[in-house]
Amino acid sequence: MKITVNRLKKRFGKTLAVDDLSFGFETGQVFAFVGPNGAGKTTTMRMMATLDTPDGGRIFFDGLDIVSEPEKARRLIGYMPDNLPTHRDLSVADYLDFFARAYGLRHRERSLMLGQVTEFTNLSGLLEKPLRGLSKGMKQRVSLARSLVHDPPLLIMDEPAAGLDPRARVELRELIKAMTERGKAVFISSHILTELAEIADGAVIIEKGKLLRAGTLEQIKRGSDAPELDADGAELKVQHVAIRVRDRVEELQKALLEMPGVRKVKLAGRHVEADVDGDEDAACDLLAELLKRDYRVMEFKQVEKDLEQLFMSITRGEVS
Ligand SMILES: Nc1ncnc2c1ncn2[C@@H]1O[C@H](COP(=O)(O)OP(=O)(O)OP(=O)(O)O)[C@@H](O)[C@H]1O
Repeated sequence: MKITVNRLKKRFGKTLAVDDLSFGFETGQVFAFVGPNGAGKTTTMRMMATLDTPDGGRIFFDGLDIVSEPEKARRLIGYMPDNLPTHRDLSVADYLDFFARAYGLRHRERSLMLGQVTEFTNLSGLLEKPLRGLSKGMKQRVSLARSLVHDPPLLIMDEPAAGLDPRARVELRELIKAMTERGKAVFISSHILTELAEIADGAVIIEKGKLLRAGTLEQIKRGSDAPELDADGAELKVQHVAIRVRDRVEELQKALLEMPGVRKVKLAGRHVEADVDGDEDAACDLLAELLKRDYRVMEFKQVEKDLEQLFMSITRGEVS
């Protein structure tokens, strides 16, 4: 299934919360939805989940216009809001059963689905617990289970990692991976971008309701690194490398700065990073030169911009 958002708009009084937003992705993909606070992420997700009506634009799941046919669309959407279940005295089992009934699942089908979903979200041992007795991470899993009971092809998750401890975050990441392996599309908003970079196939980056970038990570990276051209107008190739030496770090930085074709030398943690003009052979030649000069090299690697760095430079307006 293809999810297509086309020129979406939403206004609250004078605030244009979502301003002409267009992007797309499909089942089998995880797309990260990133932007600073108040950028319009929740508003967009609520419209994609048919909980709010757009003031303009359209949203399609394949050929289905979800604004004009919200009932049909709801079968295809699992929505995990940013707040957690609060029905204090309900047990996990009753809570999930309630939603499975609401989706019209009957008897055997319902118990089969609930069994699968609770096993997938690792809740089988918690079914009799009341919701009020659960930790944040457990509630998060209940919320995920709830959004999966009708087996939707699209899962929309609003800041699911917020407030989770590192272990629960790793578990969440595993669950998201498992969902795409089962052929679902996952659209997930977060501020914790570094973690998403590992599992995301693509991203939609917005600010003040407007689209800054959308596409696969490759497309976004390519789009932000406008190629430099040489004197003949040919594209100049550049390798980004990180080097860790056992000693003589300062000396290395100076030496790099003096080498032709080596630029943007900087210390980043324990690594010296630099841009080397040329193709991968140029990076190999640099390593050979360092060894010739008796640097004790512990690590020499190509680095790629990750989503976090990219997001920071795009939202800071460094990349137009
Ligand atoms: N129901 C509402 N009534 C009035 N203004 C609203 C409403 N919902 C959102 N807004 C405004 O719309 C803008 C976008 O808000 P939204 O919650 O979509 O952002 P967000 O990207 O999800 O932010 P956060 O990361 O802080 O959750 C904000 O300026 C917000 O104040």
